[in-house]
This record gives sequence, C-alpha cells and structure tokens, in this order.
Amino acid sequence: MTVHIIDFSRASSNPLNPLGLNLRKHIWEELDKALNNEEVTSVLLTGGKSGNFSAGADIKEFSQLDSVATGTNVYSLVDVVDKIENFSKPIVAAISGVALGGGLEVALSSHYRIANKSSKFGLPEVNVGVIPGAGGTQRLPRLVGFQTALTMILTGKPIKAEKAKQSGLVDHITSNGESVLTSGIKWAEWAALMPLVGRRVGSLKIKETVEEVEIIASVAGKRLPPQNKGGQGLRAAIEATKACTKPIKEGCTVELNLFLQTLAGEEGKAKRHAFFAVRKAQKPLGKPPSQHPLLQKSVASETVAVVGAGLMGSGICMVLLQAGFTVYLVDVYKESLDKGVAFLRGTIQSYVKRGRMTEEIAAKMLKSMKPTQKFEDLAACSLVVEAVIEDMKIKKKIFSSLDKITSPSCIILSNTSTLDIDEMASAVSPQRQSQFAGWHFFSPAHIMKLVEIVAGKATSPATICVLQSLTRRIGKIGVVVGNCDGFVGNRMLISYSAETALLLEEGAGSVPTIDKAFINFGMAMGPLQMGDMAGLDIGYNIRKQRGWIGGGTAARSMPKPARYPEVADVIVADYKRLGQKSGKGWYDYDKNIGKGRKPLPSKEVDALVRRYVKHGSKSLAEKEIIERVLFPLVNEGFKCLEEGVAQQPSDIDVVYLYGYGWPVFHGGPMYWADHQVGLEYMLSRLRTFAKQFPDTDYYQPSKLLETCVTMQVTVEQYFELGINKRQTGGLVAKL
Ligand SMILES: C/C=C/C(=O)SCCNC(=O)CCNC(=O)[C@H](O)C(C)(C)COP(=O)(O)OP(=O)(O)OC[C@H]1O[C@@H](n2cnc3c(N)ncnc32)[C@H](O)[C@@H]1OP(=O)(O)O
Repeated sequence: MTVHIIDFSRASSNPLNPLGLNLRKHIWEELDKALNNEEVTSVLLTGGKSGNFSAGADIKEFSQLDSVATGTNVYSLVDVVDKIENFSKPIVAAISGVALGGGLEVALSSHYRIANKSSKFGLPEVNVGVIPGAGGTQRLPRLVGFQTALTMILTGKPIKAEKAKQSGLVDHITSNGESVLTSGIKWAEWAALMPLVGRRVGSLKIKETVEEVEIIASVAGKRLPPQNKGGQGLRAAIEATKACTKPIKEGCTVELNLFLQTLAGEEGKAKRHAFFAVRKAQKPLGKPPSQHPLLQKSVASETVAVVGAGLMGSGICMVLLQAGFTVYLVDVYKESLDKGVAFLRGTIQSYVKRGRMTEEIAAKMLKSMKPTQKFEDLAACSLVVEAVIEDMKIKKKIFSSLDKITSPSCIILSNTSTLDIDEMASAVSPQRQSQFAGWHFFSPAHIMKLVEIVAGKATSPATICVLQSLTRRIGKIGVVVGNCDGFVGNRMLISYSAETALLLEEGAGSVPTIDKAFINFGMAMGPLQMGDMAGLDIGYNIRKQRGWIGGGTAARSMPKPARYPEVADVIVADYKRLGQKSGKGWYDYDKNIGKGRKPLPSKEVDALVRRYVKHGSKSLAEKEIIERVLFPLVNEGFKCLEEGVAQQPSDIDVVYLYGYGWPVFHGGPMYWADHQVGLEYMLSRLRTFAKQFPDTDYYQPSKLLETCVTMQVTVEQYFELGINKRQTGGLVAKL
C-alpha cells in the first residue's frame, strides 16, 4: 500500500503556498504520476515544510484574467479542483496552518480533511475583491450548511480547527502531539480500503430546502452595502452561494461567471490594491538588529513605558500589554493616573466578558501593568512613548528627564500628532537622537490599526527598522513617514476640515447635507461629524498655537490663511460647542439617543451658519463638494511625495484606509485619483479652483501632479518605473 505525497512547498517559494501556475502544474503532474503508478493506493496533499496548506489562489496573477479559474487555461484552479474530486484513488488533505480561499477549495474537493489544532479555514475572497471561484460557494454549504457557509463567505473570517470539526468541515484533528502529516498518512492508508462513494463533496446535497436558502440569503442581503458602495462582491457572493441548490456542475458555472465579473470589477481592483499596499508599506526598510530586546520571542520580562495616562496614553498602554510587555504607565497627576488605570481595567474586563480574551491573559496583563507617578521607575525601560498634551515645552521637559533616567540604549518616542519631531529630539543628548522618533497612533489607540512611524532628521535607519518590526508585532500597521507639520495623514487633512467649514459659510449646504456627500462617497461619517468625535477644541487649539486666533504670543506662529473659516472658531469660543464630549458640536447629541453618539441636526448651528452665508448663495451638488474637499487632500498627498515625506503613493493610501476610514472600494486617495478620477481631470479642476480661490494654497497644483499629467503616467507608475530618482531632500533620500 503506497501513499503518494504531494508536497506543495516543493513548487512554491512562498511559505503560504499561493496556488500560482507552478504549484497548480505541480499538483496536476503529481496526480498523473499517482494515477499511473499501480502501487499507489491513495494520495496525500500537504503544505510540507512551510507549515501552511495554502493561502489560496495567487492574487498576483489576478491581473491576467484567465489564469486562475477559467477553463481556457491548462492547470486552471477549477480544473485542478475537478481533477482532485473526481480522482479514482482517495485523496486526503493534511492541513496545517492556513487553508484559505483556493487553498480551502482544494481541501474541499479532497475526499478527507485532517487538521491540527491551530489550523485555520476560510474563504476570505471578498477581502480581495472577488468571490470563491473554484467551487468554494458550492462545496462549503454542502458540508457545513448554508447559513454557516454564507457567514464564512460574506465575512471572510477564518474559523479555527475546533469549529471546523464541529461544523463537519474537518474529519479529524490530530492529538497527542501527532503531526498532521503522520496522521494524514494513516488516514490515507485507511482510506485506500474504503469506498469513495459519499466522499465527493460535490455529489452531496445541501441540508436546507430551496425556500430556506432563499430566506437566509434574503436576510443576509438586507445587511449589505449598496452595489456601488462596496456591495458588489458581497452581492455576487450571495448569488453564487445560493446556486448550491443546483447540481454541482451548474452551480460551479454560476459561481465562475460571478467570480470573473468581480475579478474584472473596479471594486475588486481597489481592494487588491489595498491588500498589496499594506504589505508594501510594512516591508522592512532594512534588517533590524536581531538581538534587539524589543524583538525577542518572549517580551514578558521586557519593560517599556507610556508617559501620560490620558485616552491616547492608556490606549497605547493597552496595546503594549496585549503584546506581552511589562508596561509602566506614568502620570504625575494621581487623578489622571487613576482614570487611566480604571480605563485599562474596564477595557480588559470587557474583552474577557465578550470572549475576546481569556481570564488568564487578562490576569497576566493586569499584573504586567505598573502605574506610577515617578519617572525614576523607568530606568530599566527599553522603550518609552510620550503621550501627554500637545505642548512642546512640557514634552521637551519630559524628554530631557527621560534622557537622564533611562539607559543609553532606550528608544524614546513621541505620540504627537502635529509637533516637530526634530525640535523634540533637541531635548535629548546628541547620542540619543538617533533613537528618537515619532510613533503616531490614531484614536482610540487600542482599536485603530494605523501608526505613523515618523523619522526625524537624526533618527537612525536601525531605529526605524526596530519600530517597523515592533509595530507589526503589536498588531498595528506601521507606515514610515517624514517629519513635517501633521506628518502625512493630518497634513493632508487640512482641506478636509477647513474647506468643509468654508463650504458651510459659502452656503454650499447645511451641516447634514455636507456630511451626506461624504457618506454617499463611502466614508463611515462626514468631516463635520468626525470633527465632533475628535473634539472641535483640538483644531481650535492648534489654530491658536499658530497665532490664527486672538494673535498675541503664539507658540508656533504661522501666517493666517486669507480664506479662513471663522465659524469653526466661533462655534468653540462663543458657543462652547466642543463636539460629542460636550453634548454639542456641529450636531446636537442626546445622552438618551444612541448612547449620546448619534448626531442630531442642530437649530443653533443652523442659525450660526446662516450668519455667515451671503444672500443669494447657491447650494453645491455632492460631486462639487467632494471635489472641493478631496482634490486638495490628494494634491497635498502629491506634495508629500514631492518632498519625500511619504515614500510611495500606496503608503498614503494605507494611511487613509487604516487611519481615516477611507472606503476600501476607492482604494485610498492616491489610487482613487490615479484610477477612478484620472489625474488630468483632477489637475484641471484644481486649476479652476486655484483661479476661483487664488489665495488658498491647497488648491495650487503640485509640481509632481503636473509632471505626471504631462508624462501621461499615473503617480503609481511614476514611482514604480523609478522615474523619481529618489533625489528628494526628505525621508526617501535618507533611507
Ligand atoms: C479562485 C480562488 C480565489 C482565491 O483564492 S483569492 C485568495 C484568497 N486568499 C486570501 O485572500 C488570503 C490572502 N492572504 C492573507 O490574508 C495573509 O497573507 C495571511 C492571513 C494568509 C497571512 O498573513 P501574514 O502571515 O501576515 O503574511 P502576509 O504578509 O500577509 O503574506 C506574506 C507574503 O505572502 C503574500 N501572499 C499572501 N497570500 C497571498 C496570495 N493568496 N497570493 C499571493 N500572495 C500572497 C503576501 O503578499 C506577502 O508577500 P510579500 O512578502 O511579497 O509582501
């Protein structure tokens, strides 16, 4: 009795074994060998030494439309899966690590599925803008039922082995330390003696009736976003899965057609851009020192600290505790410290209550949390993050103390969102400056994925590399950016808040109608509601520091823009409307409605805005509102690239996708401009706006944008083709 082993890792250089042409051809040829060898009685599919079965079809191949799933190509995934299911000798899939997308489809077409405890199973195709295309929507419901299958397909969330076993997806989970390979071989030997009848999933019937399927599908469909707002893939997924009531061949044809539709659609392209952009942004810019204490396997004995126990500081503390560090939370004010600790305890408890954390981990985290009012306690820390109020004087004083107290190898970081990293670095000794950088989390820090890693003039490449690894380790997405006012994200946001307030004064629309334009664009909320959430006093204080309010001795004097939305100052100074936290901002909030977070139109704000609107002003169409606000935002992105503050356009997309809720079906602002708007059109509109508002800097087109239009390339091509010679004076040149 011989088991023929097909080891995926032999035909893949990626440990995730994406099913590219090479691997598909390998499987195909090995199956032929197994068929033609009379001694072979069964086949075992394994991910091999990589530790993963397969992460699915090779997404990089998706630009060649016919390579993945159409029958026009030899070794297409559809053909491979059919060949497996209809194979005359039993095939066992021995699954370790991930079996996702096409990887799971291969497993589903096998006759037996063996897994180990840590294996994960999922159909995450919707996350990369397609639907399962090799029978996933047809075979999964036949095994686990329509409801479970549809949930897995629509959420894209993988399930663990235990759940997979319960639902019928997996036949056996290894135990007593037996490897999945050893167990799989035993199963394959046993399977050789058993009839194959009933083991071909495609020949099974689903448990639900057609009517039940219709009801479940219709309920799920009601919760989806509209077709043109990220709902295309999800709707296609429901349609395809519903076809599982048909015979397998018919159902697979329905699925394949819908797969190809989503593959060619703009939504899918934008989502795949986002998938690769995130990975590109996180690519290490160099090799971090392997022995660095922050990057060791176990960090429980490693102490780090967060200075400032406010909302940001406590959020960062939570993230570091979750990563396993021992964390000092420092605040000189007892009351703030207690508040921070209470927040952390509450959050940890709520995670346990919701099943997001075990009691054991929670207890460990609470033990590792070290609240203190004394800076002296931080002597042994290998990293300290400052997260106090945005006041340069206070921050510099803290850095100067930390410089003296901590060891010379300690990395010192600021979570500032706007202040100058180089000026802060000047507060530490010259030897330390290479280990000083910005680590800009977004609020709430324990939830938002994005962190801007801000390289100052003196920050060393080694420090940046350590921060890149560390940021990934704590489960965040780190984007390396240069030091400038607002870094990349907030710098580009200037037009977002200023221009929306100016549009109000211009009479372009009311608070809700302006916000609605952005919601219809796909944002989770409009800029005015976002301002309310962040707190209107934050922008107000920044404008004050710049000397734009009240004059006098501003901390960071800057010329006041000629077009300036007074209404944004008056709403804070005279009306004390600070946003959600004060129960009123651009909107009213009622603590009895939507937990005090639901924005309600405000008569007082309407009256205030009317004071500024000139007689005879005209409301603007949504398209014009979007262009007036978002074109300058993208224009600023071009300026960031021009100056080398952002390294590549896709980094900016990542910042906006993960820090500002940019809709993924628009791919990110730079992708949107390149592929959905067109740079030529955007430039012409910016030129029109610049003529209309000659004193507004953000409408002045960037040189890089003009160059791209002249050269007729997208900004993505401009960077990918290496047209930029990396001669810019900023971060890019340095790295
Ligand atoms: C008809 C069939 C359709 C389909 O099957 S569509 C594809 C369905 N599958 C997926 O959507 C899974 C996509 N992959 C992932 O979600 C993640 O990866 C994992 C959760 C599997 C692992 O995450 P982590 O351990 O953080 O690794 P990493 O940095 O995401 O990936 C390592 C490298 O592997 C590449 N990669 C991952 N999956 C695929 C794939 N399916 N096709 C092509 N490449 C893939 C990445 O890009 C990256 O590459 P670099 O190192 O060059 O950045």
